[in-house]
Amino acid sequence: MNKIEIACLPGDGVGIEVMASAKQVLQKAADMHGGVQFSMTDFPWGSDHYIETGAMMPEDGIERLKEFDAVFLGAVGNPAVVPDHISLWGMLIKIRRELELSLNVRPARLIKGIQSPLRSPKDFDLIVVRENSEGEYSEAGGVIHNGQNEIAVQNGIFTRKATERAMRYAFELARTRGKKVTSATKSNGIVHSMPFWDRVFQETAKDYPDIETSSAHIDALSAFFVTKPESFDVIVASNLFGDILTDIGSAVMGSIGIAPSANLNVEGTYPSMFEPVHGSAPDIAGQGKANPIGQIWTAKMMLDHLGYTDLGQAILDATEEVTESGIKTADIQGTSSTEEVTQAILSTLQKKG
Ligand SMILES: NC(=O)c1ccc[n+]([C@@H]2O[C@H](COP(=O)([O-])OP(=O)(O)OC[C@H]3O[C@@H](n4cnc5c(N)ncnc54)[C@H](O)[C@@H]3O)[C@@H](O)[C@H]2O)c1
Ligand SMILES: O=C(O)C[C@@H](O)C(=O)O
Ligand SMILES: [K+]
Ligand SMILES: [Mn+2]
Repeated sequence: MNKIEIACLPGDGVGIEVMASAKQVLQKAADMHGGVQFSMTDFPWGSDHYIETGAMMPEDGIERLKEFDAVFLGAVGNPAVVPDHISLWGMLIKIRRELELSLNVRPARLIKGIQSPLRSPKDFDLIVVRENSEGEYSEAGGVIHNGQNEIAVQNGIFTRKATERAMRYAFELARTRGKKVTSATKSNGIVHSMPFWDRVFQETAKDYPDIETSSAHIDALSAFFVTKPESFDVIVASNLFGDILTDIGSAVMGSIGIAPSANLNVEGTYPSMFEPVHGSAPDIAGQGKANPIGQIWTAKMMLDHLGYTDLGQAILDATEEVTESGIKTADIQGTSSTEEVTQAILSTLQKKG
C-alpha cells in the first residue's frame, strides 16, 4: 500500500465547503484503486486563526507543510474581518513564495453539460502558465508621507531566471499538446519589464523551433479569450496578467467555480500546492451553494502530479457525467446543492469502480 501524505488547508468561506467535498472524492478514488492511501491532515488556518492569534498560520506552518507530499488548499480571505492583502500575503502568497511554487498552471476547457456564456463556443482547451513568484506581485516599494502628499510606490520585479523558467515550462508543455505558445505582453505601455519579457520569450523560443509562437498584448489577448478561446494552446503570462486571464478562462468555461490550478515547485525541493482558481466567495459562503467542481478538478491535477493519472481521469470523467446529467449548482444553471453534486460524483465513481 502506497501512502500519500496530503496537507489539507480548507481556509475560509466556501473553501471549507468545497474541501469537504473533494476529500470525500479523494477517499473514494483511493478505495477504488486499492493500492494507495491518501492520509489527509487538516490545518484550520485562515482568517479565523488570524482573529484568534494575529497570524493566518502558525510560525512553524511552512516547516510543517514541507513534510507532506502535496498541499491541498481551498481558498483564503474574509474581507469583512481581515484586509485582503493581509490574508493573502499571510497565507496563500506566503506558501507560494516559501515553498518556491514558481509556476501556477491553470487549464480551461469546455466541460460536457456546462454551458459557456459564449453563444456558440468552439471546443477550446487551453492552459495558462502563470509566473507565480514575482512580477507585479512584489513587496518592493512602500507608502510615504501623509494626506495630499502621500505617495505609493509598487515595483514590478522581473528576473531572467523566473521569466525564462515560466517560458520553458510553457514550451515543454506545448510539446505534449497543441505545439503553440502565446506570450501575454504589454510592451507598448509597460516600458521596461515587458520589452524585457518579449526579449526573453524570443530568445527562449529559439530552443523550441517545433513550437509555433505568438505574442499578444494583454488587453487584446483578454478579448481573444472571449472571442476565440479555441485558437489557444498554452499561454505564458506574468503573475498579474495570468491571474486576470485565468478568471476570464474560467468565466468562458461557464463559472469561476469550476476552474482548477496547480502551484508547482518545479525543482521538486518542496511539495507543490493545489487549489481552485476561485476565492472564498463570501457572498455565497455557508449556504451550501458552492460549486465543488473547481476543488474536485484540482484534486485531479494533484493526482496527476503524484503519478495517479488514471484516478485523476476517473474523477474528471465522473464529474462530466454528473454535469451532463444536469446535477449542477446554481452558478452553472443548476438547482442542486454542493452536497447533492458531491454525492452524485461519488456514486458515479462507485459505479465506474
Ligand atoms: N486562491 C485564493 O485563495 C483566492 C482567489 C481569489 C480570491 N481570493 C479571496 O477571496 C475573497 C473573495 O474574492 P472575490 O469575491 O474577488 O472572488 P471569488 O472567487 O471568491 O468570488 C467571485 C464570484 O464567484 C463566485 N464563486 C466563487 N467560487 C465559487 C464556487 N465554488 N461556486 C459558485 N460560485 C463561486 C462568488 O460567489 C462570487 O460571485 C477575497 O478575500 C479574495 O482576496 C482568494
Ligand atoms: O493570486 C492571487 O491574486 C490570488 C487569487 O486571485 C488567485 O488567483 O489565486
Ligand atoms: K483558491
Ligand atoms: Mn485570481
